[in-house]
Amino acid sequence: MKQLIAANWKMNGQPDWADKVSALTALVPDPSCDLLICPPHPLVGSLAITAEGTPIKIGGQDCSEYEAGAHTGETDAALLVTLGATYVIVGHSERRAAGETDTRVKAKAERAINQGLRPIVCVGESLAQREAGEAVSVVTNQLEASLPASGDYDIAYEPIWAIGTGRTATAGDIAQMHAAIRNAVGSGPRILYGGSVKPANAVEILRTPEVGGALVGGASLDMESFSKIAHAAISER
Ligand SMILES: O=C[C@H](O)COP(=O)(O)O
Repeated sequence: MKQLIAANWKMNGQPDWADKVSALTALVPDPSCDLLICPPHPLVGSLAITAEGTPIKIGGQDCSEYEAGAHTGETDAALLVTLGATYVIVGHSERRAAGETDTRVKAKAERAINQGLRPIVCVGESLAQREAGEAVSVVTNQLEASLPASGDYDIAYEPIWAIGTGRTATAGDIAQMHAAIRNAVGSGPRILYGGSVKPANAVEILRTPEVGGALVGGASLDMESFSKIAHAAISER
């Protein structure tokens, strides 16, 4: 499969950021990877319209585990599909920190698949867990409880201590964890790495064994920078 280079804009963006889709298309007209932008949900529709006819896919940053109904503030996976999304991030550590459990992450991933979205299921350990030598067991336990029972999905390994900190896991740390994840889940899902991925470290990270792509936060807000990460991708893994 191609590597997946995914932008998580988090809570950043304005209506005119749809122009960034055109800018990215101009910078990466013929990507060797799958390219995805996950904007704040109010921008999903306009970005999807701008991305029509381009290789760029649009995704949500979360979805509800429920069907449409009385769930104030939640986003229905079916609505994301209607707006043109094809992927959705679930279980990001910034949502797990707000109390999202593995059980909910699994239910969200299954609802997403049921509605035709490809979920990216996020897992990762804290610094305290890594320093206690628990990183692999924490992540494999999260996988066991969060992954959907069936269907196509991707995984993003994001060590919490590397998110937005400028501190990146070493290639050795990444290789060890991605091998453990592959061993736990078998062949199939791509295993993305996330956590301070930027143009300067993208080549090394994307060539690390079992790395199926990158989930990029800060460096995805600027298309020059994000395009350089896309250019570092490998076409087949
Ligand atoms: O979803 C993206 C990750 O949280 C990584 O964010 P970052 O690239 O700003 O460290």
